[in-house]
Amino acid sequence: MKPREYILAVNPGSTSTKVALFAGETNIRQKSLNHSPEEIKKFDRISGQFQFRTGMVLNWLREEAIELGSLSAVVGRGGILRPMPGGTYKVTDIMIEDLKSASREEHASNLGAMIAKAIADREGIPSFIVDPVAVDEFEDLARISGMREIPRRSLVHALNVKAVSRRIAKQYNKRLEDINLIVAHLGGGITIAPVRGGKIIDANVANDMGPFSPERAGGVPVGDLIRLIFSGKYNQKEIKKKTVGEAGLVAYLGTNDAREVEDRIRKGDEYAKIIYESMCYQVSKEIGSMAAVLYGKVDAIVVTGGLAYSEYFVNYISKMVKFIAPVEVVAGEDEMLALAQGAARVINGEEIAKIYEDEVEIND
Ligand SMILES: Nc1ncnc2c1ncn2[C@@H]1O[C@H](COP(=O)(O)OP(=O)(O)O)[C@@H](O)[C@H]1O
Ligand SMILES: CCCC(=O)OP(=O)(O)O
Repeated sequence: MKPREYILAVNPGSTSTKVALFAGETNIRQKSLNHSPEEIKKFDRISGQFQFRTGMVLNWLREEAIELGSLSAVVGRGGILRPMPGGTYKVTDIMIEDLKSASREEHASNLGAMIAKAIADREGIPSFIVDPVAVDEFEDLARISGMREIPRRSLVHALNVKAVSRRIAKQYNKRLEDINLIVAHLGGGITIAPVRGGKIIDANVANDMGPFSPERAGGVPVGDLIRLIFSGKYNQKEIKKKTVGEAGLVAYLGTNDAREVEDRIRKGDEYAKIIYESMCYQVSKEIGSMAAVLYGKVDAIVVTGGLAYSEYFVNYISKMVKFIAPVEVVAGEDEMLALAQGAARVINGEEIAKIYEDEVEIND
């Protein structure tokens, strides 16, 4: 019998499902399986895309002549589950039930565990998720919103925030437990997180608060939002889109592509310049507030995500926040590697996989 030597990582996003095959920490093959808006539009709910996306992952394995029998585990990006500590989790039936009902929120990453389990179960191998967006390590003070009915809850780009934190700790020759970082994940959505000793102790929550982003509104004046909601002009779905998806750069400039915006600025578009630099300004302001959360004891500010490829964006932010701490750039994200590493830590016995139902409040 051939050895089971590969870990399959699956990362579902709103417009693509990224798949990668790892042997240890070596990425042997990776592909972004793109989903057109027409294909996605057919499904009322994200969980309805499960068969479609699983089929595409299995097709990719077939095309690449990767036998299911060569897999030792399948790991998926975890979704909007109940608030939970970070780490690697075994995919369980209760977890899948929660994801199917999307009781907290619909999100493409909700499919990660479902796809991982479906493929792993065919072979009787384990399936995992690692540092899902539901990771909630907030300190008590960070949980108060000012409205009694609405506590602040963490929803973060935990997988990448934790992965780059580990990477920078190593680069600084420090243990993760001994380093204070502010990680700015600058993607389609933006998370600014103070990370103390490896824990995400606060964050803006990309869909709700903080800076606007390429496609999200971030924090908006709440009174005006209430007036808009009750203006009778929009239904709930339309209002949601105005805050997530069709907001931020998309709302002002009709594109979520920062490269296109920078091109317009180079050609003299002053309006594009104000909007883009306002996004830099808001990101910097949020980094400043997270420096206060860490009492100013910040070893490094780490900028990561797609926008971290942009010299324009990174230089603007650096000028505003470098008085706090050195700015380190990890352009793009380490999510696929972080998934494989999370699964490997369990397979190699360095970490014990957490069980979802043991870590969360099932009755809330
Ligand atoms: N080389 C680049 N220069 C400037 N912006 C970039 C570059 N590459 C990607 N981006 C921008 O990064 C954003 C997407 O970031 P990404 O982390 O890929 O988002 P997500 O994973 O949330 O879809 C987009 O606004 C995109 O235009
Ligand atoms: C909901 C917080 C995490 C998040 O925004 O992820 P995406 O940017 O992948 O939608």
